Amino acid sequence: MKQVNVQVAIIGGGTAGLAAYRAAKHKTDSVLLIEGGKFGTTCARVGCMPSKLLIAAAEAAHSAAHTEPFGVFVDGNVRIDGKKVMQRVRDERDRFVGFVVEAVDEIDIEDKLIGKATFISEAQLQIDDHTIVNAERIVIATGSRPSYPPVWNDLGDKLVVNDDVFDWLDLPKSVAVFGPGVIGLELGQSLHRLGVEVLMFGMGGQVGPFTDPEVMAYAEKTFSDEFYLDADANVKNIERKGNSVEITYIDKQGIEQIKDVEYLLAATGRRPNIDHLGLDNIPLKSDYRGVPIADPYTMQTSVPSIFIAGDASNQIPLLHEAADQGKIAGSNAGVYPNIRVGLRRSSIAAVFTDPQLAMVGLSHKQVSEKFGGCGCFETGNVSFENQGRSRVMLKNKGLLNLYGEQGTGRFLGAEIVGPQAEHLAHLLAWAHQNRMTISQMLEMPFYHPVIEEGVRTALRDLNAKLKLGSVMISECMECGPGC
Ligand SMILES: Cc1cc2nc3c(=O)[nH]c(=O)nc-3n(C[C@H](O)[C@H](O)[C@H](O)COP(=O)(O)OP(=O)(O)OC[C@H]3O[C@@H](n4cnc5c(N)ncnc54)[C@H](O)[C@@H]3O)c2cc1C
Ligand SMILES: NC(=O)c1ccc[n+]([C@@H]2O[C@H](COP(=O)([O-])OP(=O)(O)OC[C@H]3O[C@@H](n4cnc5c(N)ncnc54)[C@H](O)[C@@H]3O)[C@@H](O)[C@H]2O)c1
Repeated sequence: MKQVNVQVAIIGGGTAGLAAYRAAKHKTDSVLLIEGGKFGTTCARVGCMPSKLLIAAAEAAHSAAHTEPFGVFVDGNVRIDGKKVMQRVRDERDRFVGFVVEAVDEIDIEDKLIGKATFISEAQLQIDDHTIVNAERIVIATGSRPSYPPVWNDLGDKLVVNDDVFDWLDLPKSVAVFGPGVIGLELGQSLHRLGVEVLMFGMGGQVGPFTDPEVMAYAEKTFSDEFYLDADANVKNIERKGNSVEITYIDKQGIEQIKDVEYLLAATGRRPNIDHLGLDNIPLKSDYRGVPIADPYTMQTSVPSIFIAGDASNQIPLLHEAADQGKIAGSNAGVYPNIRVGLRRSSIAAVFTDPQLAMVGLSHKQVSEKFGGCGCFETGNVSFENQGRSRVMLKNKGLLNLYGEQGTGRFLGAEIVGPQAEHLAHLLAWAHQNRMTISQMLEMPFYHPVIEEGVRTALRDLNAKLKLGSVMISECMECGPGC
């Protein structure tokens, strides 16, 4: 076994690991980045980027097939060439991966080690069967992987996860998507819009990332109107039959159905990659799922010289959070024991379905827990169904619920299903991070006619409910028609 001595070792060369490496390098020269798979990141290889590429193709197909209400007719069929769709997804995906790999290539070869790391002790890692790394400080940045009932493995190659979808050479005829969460909705709706027959099954009624029952119900109805979605499905049997998967379920009318599909796509959540790290060999405190407990401001675990970042921490499994956490963890590993708290931004999440879904600041559940007991918050809302610009574009589906604190009038958070929610969410997240009140937000400029005017309507509604402004009149004509 080769022996290597370093000040900081980082396990995992994904988004969090790369950010940790760069931050640690600013503090010390002695940093080692250990990657057990391929460099390129989950985001670029099998996550954010290829999923958005598939969504872009689906949007093009959907728009082309829905021009008639505008008086525009595309004569003849809109033809979807599955091979070409998947070719573009893979080509562009490879380009994005290429950029990451190029950046990794620029890292000094002495600072990189290929192999899977496991803990021997708090300060010692074994890398495959070739190297022992003695590290004064360690950052765990090992990401996450799909999690699904193990019995589904009996389906063999008919069971797919997101990683497999982006390697398809052609689109299949039919897919049963299990899990109407973030991944299931993004991929399921895209596949449906690209002509794949999609059946979507959920558990317990959960749809998307929502905690607000009104917003979730709106999302469920909207997606159910487009493809088969049962968010609280009663699936009796799943079985491989030759080259397909046979699914027996009780449909929403209570009738037993038997359907054959080409694939079962498991989108039933992700689990942190911390179970093969030999964590039993170190006195790390973990939560009930076995995930190391870490301070979200310093990313320090209960073993002071060990930090954790990104999906591995199971805190907020999103790309920008992985980058922020990696930076904090790497910097603190570099300066340990003189660690510092890092910048934590207001929370924001967006799901790129149509309509889009978004969450900002505190969720409805968090607001209810924190402010609900004393009736200390109010909810303002707007429906996008009659919102002017949304209607102009025939994107008039959605509901925005905003939460504000009684007394202070402070903006607390929002849950959104609606057109261009990714942009509305940014606007709201910036206001949230600046600790703005609803009145201050209403002092900001709003152009006409834009979807953001819907946000203003919800803000006015909330201000009135907080008794900080006058009650809304239904048509605010001085605001412009359709606000
Ligand atoms: C389909 C999909 C779509 C997504 N879309 C979005 C989106 O639109 N927006 C968004 O914000 N987020 C999105 N995400 C989430 C986002 O991709 C992740 O939050 C982010 O990539 C996590 O980065 P990470 O550095 O923690 O993990 P990763 O990038 O997975 O890096 C972990 C690395 O650790 C390595 N590793 C694991 N174990 C070991 C070991 N023992 N030794 C050495 N190396 C090891 C792995 O090989 C991997 O390279 C999406 C995720 C998926 C799956
Ligand atoms: N746009 C984005 O930012 C984006 C996109 C994709 C993924 N992500 C990240 O990836 C994470 C994981 O996404 P995900 O969709 O895998 O998880 P998720 O937690 O969002 O959704 C999982 C869904 O599967 C359901 N489920 C669980 N077991 C089931 C079963 N046996 N049968 C049917 N349904 C079942 C759950 O009720 C839930 O609705 C997200 O939390 C998010 O952080 C983000």
